[in-house]
Amino acid sequence: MMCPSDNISGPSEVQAIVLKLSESDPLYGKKKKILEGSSASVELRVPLQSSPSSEWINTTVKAMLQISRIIHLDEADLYFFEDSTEGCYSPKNEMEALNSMISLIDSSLTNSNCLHGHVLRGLRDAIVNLLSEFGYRNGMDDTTMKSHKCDEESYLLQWGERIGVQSRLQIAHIEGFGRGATAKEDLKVGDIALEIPVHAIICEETMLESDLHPVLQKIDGISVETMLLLWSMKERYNPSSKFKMYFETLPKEFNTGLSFGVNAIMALDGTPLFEELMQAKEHLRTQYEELFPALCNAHLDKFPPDLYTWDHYLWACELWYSNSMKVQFADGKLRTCLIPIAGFLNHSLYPHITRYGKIDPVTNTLKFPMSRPCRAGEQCYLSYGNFSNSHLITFYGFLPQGDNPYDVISLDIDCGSDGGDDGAECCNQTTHMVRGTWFSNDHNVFHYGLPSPLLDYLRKAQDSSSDINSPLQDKLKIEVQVLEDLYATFSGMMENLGDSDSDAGDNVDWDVNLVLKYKDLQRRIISSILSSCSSGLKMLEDELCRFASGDLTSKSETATSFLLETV
Ligand SMILES: C[S@@+](CC[C@H](N)C(=O)[O-])C[C@H]1O[C@@H](n2cnc3c(N)ncnc32)[C@H](O)[C@@H]1O
Repeated sequence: MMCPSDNISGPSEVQAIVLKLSESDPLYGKKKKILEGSSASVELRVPLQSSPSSEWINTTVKAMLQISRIIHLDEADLYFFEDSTEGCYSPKNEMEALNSMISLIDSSLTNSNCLHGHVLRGLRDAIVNLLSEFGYRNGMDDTTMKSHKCDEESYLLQWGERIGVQSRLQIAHIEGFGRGATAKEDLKVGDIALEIPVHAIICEETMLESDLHPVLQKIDGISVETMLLLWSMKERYNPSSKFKMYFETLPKEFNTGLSFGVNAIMALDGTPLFEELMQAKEHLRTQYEELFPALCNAHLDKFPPDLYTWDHYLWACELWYSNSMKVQFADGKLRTCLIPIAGFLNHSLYPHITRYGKIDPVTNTLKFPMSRPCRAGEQCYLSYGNFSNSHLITFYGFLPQGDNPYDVISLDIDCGSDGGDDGAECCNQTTHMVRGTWFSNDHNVFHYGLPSPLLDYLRKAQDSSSDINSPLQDKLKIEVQVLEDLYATFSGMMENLGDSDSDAGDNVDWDVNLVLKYKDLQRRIISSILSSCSSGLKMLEDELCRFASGDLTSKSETATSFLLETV
């Protein structure tokens, strides 16, 4: 929670700004511990000076950012907490931390009695600079990207504008992305790139007007999402649909993992994506067979069999998976929606738009504000969420540019029984995971670039009686066992992946090409874990040799014993 401070002197005069970790945050305990560990506290109060120096502005922003980052850590950030680079935990966390600081300052600036407007504006400018640098430093902006305007999509934009859509974006074909949205003009932090009135959004209410609804609502246990999916299968071909323009601009084929052919599926054997895809397809097939041909037989006029084939069903599934957004409406209800025009926004690990998804009750519109600047002509990106590569392939059909910090490999570890009984956080954790160890800066003994919750869990599983007072030599031996086990697990995974086929090049189909790239990325992650385990084992071996040769006692001041004090 972040809030302008209570009034101190005037009736509503802002004299300080306060950043505070909310006690209602479900991760309060863990975050408080981190803040206290870094000599910060759960509350930062910044008294506003009348004539601040630029040094004060910079130091203040730095201090605010430090607590704001911790306030906005999510479960995944906390799991990989040691991996921060220059204090930054993840792109999402950094953008949220900086943007919430701007919101806090903006709400103070709107205070009519604000005597320190110039100070707040100085702080705001410094934060905006950090946001700009963050985007450009990560090199995700692409003025040079080949793009050209597309007519059909421009008509959709014109249709949107006629019904109240306001857009500072235009639609273009962009190499490697299909269509995408580019900025018409320079867009600043806080600018609204796109504003869509509620009546231009496809949601549950749109379907209520359809003649399918009376039949659909009588189907036992059917979800609103399935009803919408079945509605869109027919509406796509309805010549008098209110959303005709929208349906006409949709791809004829989506090319997500759900449409992978046999060769791609075969090439996936032995990967986590194989399991994910098989389960997803099986689930959809079962769902389809529960509905068809029964619905067509019972209501031939409303469900024509040529529109309700398996292929059309799969197309609609891919449409909803890859293009829908969850939106919170003014009544507080979360609805799954298709949003014309906004559906052209592609995903990035360093998005421009992160804070969307809530209808503004005053304007009754859905706004897409900029969380970082975008120059005219550049592609403007959204964040679809913190997804692994296998999820992005299955439901969206692409791999993101850049290193995906959310591309984790989940580990099937039974956390139920022998994790110890001391209530340690590692043992409360129900899922464990790893990601590329290049994300970590700490490859020393007891860390190895691997996540601490996983290591702690494995240590306990090796020897639940080990504690902080165990002799160092015993601890090192447990470390060896942990790393050897991890090495064996990941060697097996590497073997399952087989040798790289990246030489296959451009001569393969789109789906096989995607699979080959995915497998190379998996190999890269696993190889980094194997290297980290190997170098960890080498360090441990050296330390244990020194013990054996009498160079080291459990009391000696070595790097390892120092590290031990700090873990
Ligand atoms: C919501 S649509 C975005 C518009 C889409 N590019 C189009 O031409 O209709 C989502 C789809 O865009 C593509 N896409 C989104 N982000 C991408 C990215 N970073 N790289 C490549 N393709 C992307 C994928 O095909 C995905 O299923």
